[in-house]
Amino acid sequence: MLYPPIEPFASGMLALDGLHSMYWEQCGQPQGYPLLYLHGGPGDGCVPACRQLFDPAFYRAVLFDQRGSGRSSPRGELRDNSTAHLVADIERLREQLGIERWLVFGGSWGSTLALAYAQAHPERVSGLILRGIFLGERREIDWFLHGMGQFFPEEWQRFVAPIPEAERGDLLAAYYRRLTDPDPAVHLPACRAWGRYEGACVALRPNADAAERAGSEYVALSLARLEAHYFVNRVFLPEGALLAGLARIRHIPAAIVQGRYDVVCPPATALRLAQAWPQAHYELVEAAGHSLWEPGILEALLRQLERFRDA
Ligand SMILES: CNCC(=O)c1nnc(C(C)(C)C)o1
Repeated sequence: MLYPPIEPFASGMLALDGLHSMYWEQCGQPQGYPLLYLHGGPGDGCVPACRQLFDPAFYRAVLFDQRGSGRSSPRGELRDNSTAHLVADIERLREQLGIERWLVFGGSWGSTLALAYAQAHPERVSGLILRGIFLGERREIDWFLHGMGQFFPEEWQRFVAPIPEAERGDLLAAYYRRLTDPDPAVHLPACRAWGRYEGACVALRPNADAAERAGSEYVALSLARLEAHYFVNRVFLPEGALLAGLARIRHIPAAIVQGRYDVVCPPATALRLAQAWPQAHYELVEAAGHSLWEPGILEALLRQLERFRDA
């Protein structure tokens, strides 16, 4: 069960550099157990419901919108936006809030960023709860552009429809040109088509709201532009870097929660991570897709949060 809706006890905007400012908030116990929530995408941003994952009597939950996402500004901004920037932003926020170490909770792209952050600053991470694993490797990006459409062919047809046949040999490049076009009449329809495609694929049970939200102008502007930007740049990591870096975090208590029917981030990736990291708890949720809000996924994540709370 989710905890009741809750308002932050503190929030603010943190100026990161001359261009980006980041929205952050804290919920629960000011002296509680520090926890960091990392949203997906990249570019998704946090929603208030994310706050309800964390026991407000125990956790000091810190949530923030990654640069270019959600309430951070400027939304959809690709300049000075890379994995290294986001890792540095997390450290900046940790220092600003006076937190020594924290439990890091991330799904999908949030799992990618959680692994990158933990491998860069293992001494700052007291635990990891990861969901819907995305390692940012070439095969996963190819899957996003072509594999997902095998399960949602009608959505994939809608996704490719705006792209002329002659450009369909490289869908990522074709979309990237349109997503980064300065004319809103060009980039906004491309953003919405990309967001809707992804949103339509996140749930095992039909979830029109997810497609609607991800395809909305507000979310899609940052989600589509940032995802395409990170995909074109191979998430700014060498191929295989996060698996190669496991030696730095093997000792950190960790849980991996994965949906069997996750069409966005298929379980093959989660299994590669789990087999390379046998110390981590691995839980495959049979009747679930990608979204953290799927019943089986949510239940498993809440159980892992209780496990860390009661440890
Ligand atoms: C590779 N990006 C996958 C990701 O982080 C993600 N999956 N679903 C989402 C939305 C909920 C924003 C559609 O984000």
